[in-house]
Amino acid sequence: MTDREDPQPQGFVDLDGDGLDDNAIPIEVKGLVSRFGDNVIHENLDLTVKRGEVLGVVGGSGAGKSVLLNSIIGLKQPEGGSVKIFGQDIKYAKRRIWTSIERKWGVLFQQGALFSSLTVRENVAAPLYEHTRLSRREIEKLADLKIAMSGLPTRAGALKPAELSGGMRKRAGLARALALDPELLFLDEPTAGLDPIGAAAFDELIKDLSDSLDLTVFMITHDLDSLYTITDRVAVLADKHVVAVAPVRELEHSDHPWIKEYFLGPRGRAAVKAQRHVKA
Ligand SMILES: Nc1ncnc2c1ncn2[C@@H]1O[C@H](COP(=O)(O)OP(=O)(O)OP(=O)(O)O)[C@@H](O)[C@H]1O
Repeated sequence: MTDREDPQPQGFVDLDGDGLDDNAIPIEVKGLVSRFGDNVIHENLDLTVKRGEVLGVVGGSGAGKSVLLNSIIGLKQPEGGSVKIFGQDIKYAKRRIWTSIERKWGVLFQQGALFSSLTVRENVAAPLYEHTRLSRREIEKLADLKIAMSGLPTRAGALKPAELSGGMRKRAGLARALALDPELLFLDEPTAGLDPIGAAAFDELIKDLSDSLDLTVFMITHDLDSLYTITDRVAVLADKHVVAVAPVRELEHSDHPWIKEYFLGPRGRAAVKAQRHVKA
């Protein structure tokens, strides 16, 4: 976040006056290099996320999925390459543009990342206090709306995170991620730790919300059922870069060894079979 800002490209449209191109690609990663000391995590990684799609991101444990997410949302500075969000290279975004970018996305971290001393309503309200000038009454109303949209009962608003089940905590994290009406939603293993019924219900909720709110979704997951149920495309991280991006059914036919193992291993076979059964 330095002084340089990308020049506005031809055809730049900014009806809401936030300094970002309304028609720009939501996420464009080019030639990304990420390292921790000598440990190279990404080398020349390219990835484009299209407007309105649900993109699943898969890869073996330690393949660099969370580091990729952190590089995209500015929590890790890349060692090389570029990350553009809505057309703006985040490395060069001035504070005003960076604030606009932050207002356009919501993040659901793996553990929910809720403030433990605050109630669910206060957690959901926090980004609204930070980024808007709405009155306390309006903010509380909006927070309650997001809590309801996330499928939590109204009474959950008054509870602290420790008083919630794992599934309810995920929903509370989702409510907070939706607080600012984002266009872009980042989900880090949203169904991890949920039982199969809870996971299927959460998948359905994400699908409904992404359709009705026209969200672009970047979702890290290990959950094959989620890939089949809600993604438009899946990006596979292996060998330090994205080795394939395609609809999940096309990936079933890939020759890449990790992808083959993923889909043709016992869990993969079960998920593929279940999907064929659902389709029939
Ligand atoms: N803060 C850090 N300092 C040093 N190394 C790190 C740090 N964060 C991640 N790494 C390393 O980066 C690599 C990729 O980690 P990352 O968490 O992105 O994997 P992942 O694909 O999300 O794995 P999983 O599916 O197990 O969550 C690992 O080797 C990890 O040890």
